[in-house]
Amino acid sequence: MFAEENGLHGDPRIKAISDAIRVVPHFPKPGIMFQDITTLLLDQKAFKYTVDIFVDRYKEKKISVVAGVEARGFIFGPPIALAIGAKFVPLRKPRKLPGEVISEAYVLEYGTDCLEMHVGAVQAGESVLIVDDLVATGGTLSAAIRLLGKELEVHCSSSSTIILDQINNIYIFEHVFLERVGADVVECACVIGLPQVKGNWTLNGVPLYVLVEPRLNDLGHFGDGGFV
Ligand SMILES: O=P(O)(O)OC[C@H]1O[C@H](OP(=O)(O)OP(=O)(O)O)[C@H](O)[C@@H]1O
Ligand SMILES: Nc1ncnc2[nH]cnc12
Repeated sequence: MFAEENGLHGDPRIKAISDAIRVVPHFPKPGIMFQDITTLLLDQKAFKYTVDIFVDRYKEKKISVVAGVEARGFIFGPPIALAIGAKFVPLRKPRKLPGEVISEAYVLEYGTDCLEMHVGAVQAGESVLIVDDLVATGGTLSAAIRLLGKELEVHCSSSSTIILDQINNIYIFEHVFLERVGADVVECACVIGLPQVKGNWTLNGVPLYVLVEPRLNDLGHFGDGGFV
């Protein structure tokens, strides 16, 4: 949900945050109204308000992991993690992490991308908050949730789990993680969210908390192409 609809209605910090985000039309391609948070980072008050709102929301929730999505989740995630007493775990684009990784692919407007995290960085059962700057289609956050969350079990009996792979091989396991961490993903937190995410405030069953809507251009709309 939007912060304004959840206890922060009329809070001047929300307007300050929104005002500090710069809109760059037609970046990185024609029709995209790019929401540039680098100007928010230049505004010490607005940056602090952003972190403070998230910290107030999550400090009593017993969250032990803040997972930040590359690249801009690396900016907002660490100060939140430090303030709420959680560890910070980077979810990186492919081939950036030096250790053993687990991966999750996701679909972009054109082609696919992938998020990776180090094996062992998060344990099954830990409570995780996922942080990014912006949610557009939700594809990136959904991949992060799949990576960290609990596995999808195809069929369970009392003592085992049966998995069918894509070519119908059958595997029977006592415990299955399917390269999923098995953590409890408590919420996804984003600074900016599309208006159309209103009314659909969960991704893969995980609640989504957003501070501000995207800023409009001078003509009062999001541009022809909207968002990437
Ligand atoms: O909701 P979605 O449609 O998945 O889009 C949101 C994602 O897009 C942006 O990252 P981008 O993919 O541009 O990567 P970058 O931050 O590494 O440039 C943004 O920071 C989110 O991570
Ligand atoms: N319009 C936008 N501005 C900034 N980052 C984005 N990621 C996806 N769409 C975006």
